[in-house]
Amino acid sequence: MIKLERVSKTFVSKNKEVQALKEVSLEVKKGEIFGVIGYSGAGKSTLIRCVNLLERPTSGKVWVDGTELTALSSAKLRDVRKKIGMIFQGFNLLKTATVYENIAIPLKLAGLPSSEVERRVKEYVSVVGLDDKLEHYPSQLSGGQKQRVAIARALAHEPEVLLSDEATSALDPETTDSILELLLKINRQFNITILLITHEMHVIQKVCDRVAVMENGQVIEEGRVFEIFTHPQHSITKKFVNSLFNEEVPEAVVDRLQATGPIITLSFVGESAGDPALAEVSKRFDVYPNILSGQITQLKDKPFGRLVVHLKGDESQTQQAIQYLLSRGIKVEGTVLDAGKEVAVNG
Ligand SMILES: Nc1ncnc2c1ncn2[C@@H]1O[C@H](COP(=O)(O)OP(=O)(O)OP(=O)(O)O)[C@@H](O)[C@H]1O
Repeated sequence: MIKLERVSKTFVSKNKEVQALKEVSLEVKKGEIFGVIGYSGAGKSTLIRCVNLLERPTSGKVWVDGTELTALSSAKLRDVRKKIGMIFQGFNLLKTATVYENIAIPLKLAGLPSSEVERRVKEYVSVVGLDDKLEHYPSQLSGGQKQRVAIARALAHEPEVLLSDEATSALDPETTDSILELLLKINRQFNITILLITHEMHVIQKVCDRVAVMENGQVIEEGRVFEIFTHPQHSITKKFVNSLFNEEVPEAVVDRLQATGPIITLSFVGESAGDPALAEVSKRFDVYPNILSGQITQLKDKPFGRLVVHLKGDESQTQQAIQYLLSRGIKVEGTVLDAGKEVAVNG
């Protein structure tokens, strides 16, 4: 549905060159919610703006719905862009226009007859749950409601693709969740492909099927969300995943426990995978697992859990227990044995 092939973008300002994108290739499938995450300056905005050619790549090709946008004339590009809706962090609403007008004006400009304009405004304002706000002005709406208007405005063009440029970054956590729920609903109801950029792992966790991690103008890691959560490879990806978990164990406790066995972190997908495996460990080996911290969080379609566990037992028994956990498909990391000796166990 969306395909970027070796897309590069170089900005030149004050005789200085900035390579914002370096040969980025990506494919987003029809009906998928695909997230791009990265820290500030990684190139996310440039990337998403290259998809509808708000920013023209310096080199490389961009396809949307089978059409190569980078090969089109301006007139044809205008046509294809109708298939691509976009929402922004700052909502970009007309302040002096009502909710109705904000959605209707671009439809009128696109040449739709007024009966169709009215039908679409009413339909999509209802999809975003703002039927009672048609005559309100943006200043009379909350941030979340403004973003709902922007979403209705984008949907009213009945696009194939929705691009979301940090759409929830200006919102509080609760409102963020309600907007993410709305994106999920839209994706399911209309089978719209969504490409979003964000710097928050929570957004990826809640709605995305696949994710690409960007750093320095490049995609450094890419995969299905649960794969990335359970097996992050790059240090930045690990940092993003860790940002969702608060599992610090006080140093004094670590010091005391390490004398009697390793402290390990288990990652697993599926609600029940962690606890039963630990129960098995205590049955099969001369090892006593003690959970120091634990959290189960919901990925888009499956639960994902992390447990920090102390395995009390001698080295041979705890190593066998770790091998057993690995064999059950659980990722085991960060073991520290007595005397602070690091043991690599990569699941
Ligand atoms: N119009 C421009 N002119 C010059 N440099 C630019 C321009 N737009 C972006 N850049 C530079 O390109 C790099 C990538 O910027 P970009 O905005 O794409 O990153 P980002 O990941 O979206 O960051 P943020 O989350 O802070 O917006 C940065 O170094 C930025 O300064």
